[in-house]
Amino acid sequence: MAQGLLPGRVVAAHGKRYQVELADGRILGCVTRGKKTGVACGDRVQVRPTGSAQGVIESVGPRESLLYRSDPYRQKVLAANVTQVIVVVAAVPSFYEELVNRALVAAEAAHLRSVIVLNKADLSETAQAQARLALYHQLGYPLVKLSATRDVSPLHPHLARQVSVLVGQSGMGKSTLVNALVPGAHAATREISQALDSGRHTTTHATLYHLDGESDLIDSPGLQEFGLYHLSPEEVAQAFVEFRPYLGRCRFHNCRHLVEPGCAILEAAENGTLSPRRLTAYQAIVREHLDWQARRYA
Ligand SMILES: Nc1nc2c(ncn2[C@@H]2O[C@H](COP(=O)(O)OP(=O)(O)OP(=O)(O)O)[C@@H](O)[C@H]2O)c(=O)[nH]1
Ligand SMILES: [Zn+2]
Repeated sequence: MAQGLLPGRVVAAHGKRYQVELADGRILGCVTRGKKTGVACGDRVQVRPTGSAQGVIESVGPRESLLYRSDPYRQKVLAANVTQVIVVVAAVPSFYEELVNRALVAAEAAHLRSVIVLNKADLSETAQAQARLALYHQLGYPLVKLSATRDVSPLHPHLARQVSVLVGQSGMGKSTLVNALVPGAHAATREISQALDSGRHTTTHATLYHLDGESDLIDSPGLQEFGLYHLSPEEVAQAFVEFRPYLGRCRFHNCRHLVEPGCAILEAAENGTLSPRRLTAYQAIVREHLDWQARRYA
């Protein structure tokens, strides 16, 4: 290690300001060296202290995983070095299935496990939501039904020895869930916001909480969109787990499974082996990517 540098972990990321936890538990408020961006919550970093509670992130260590989303202009790192994505949904307000699919795709593309949490199980509308989610359960994604306001213990076995990142649409009860899993989380978040935001509005922030010595939880802000512009059609197809057995079996080797004749995926959807809802979700993501590329290179 270079002289004067300390290893740490990014436990909060607010725009270009970070909190880094050192090995002894101390937390330093940090900025990055120069214009370096793209440091994410969960990153392992080298910090040069510049004061008793401040430092500069000099370098970012190798990442075991990186979860992205993107808009047409740039990629946004949601979290680094996580092992799983927890997608939080609820029956009320009604959740966007598209967002669930997109979160699952982002997780698969980053080689992460996924768990779907159906929150607000105390509401009578839950049965309907559960029926919508049965498809994902059949695909192999664990589905955990719970009520964050009553009992979060059904989620505990899934969190053990994992670094989990919570994603979800606003209003699904993500904050309530975090607070039930990590008592005092809200207060801590407020403090971090005050320390890091200094009154400015920031759009990207995430906070890492320790659940125990070997399990962590990263909370990310509620999403309304989950852009996947950064994934190629091939990557998207791979991320639909049930498509995998059919890939490479289409008439055209570069088939995008949109309208092509002799497409093994389209055939499987037609004869009911693949879910048409998943095919539609796949096609929407790929069309968005192709439109975006066409505009970029127009
Ligand atoms: N009935 C019921 N309501 C819940 C439950 N969990 C959360 N809520 C309510 O759902 C609403 C939204 O909860 P939040 O925790 O603020 O939602 P959020 O997903 O964090 O929303 P953002 O902060 O916008 O990301 C609040 O009114 C909560 O009280 C639950 O298990 N059952
Ligand atoms: Zn095809």
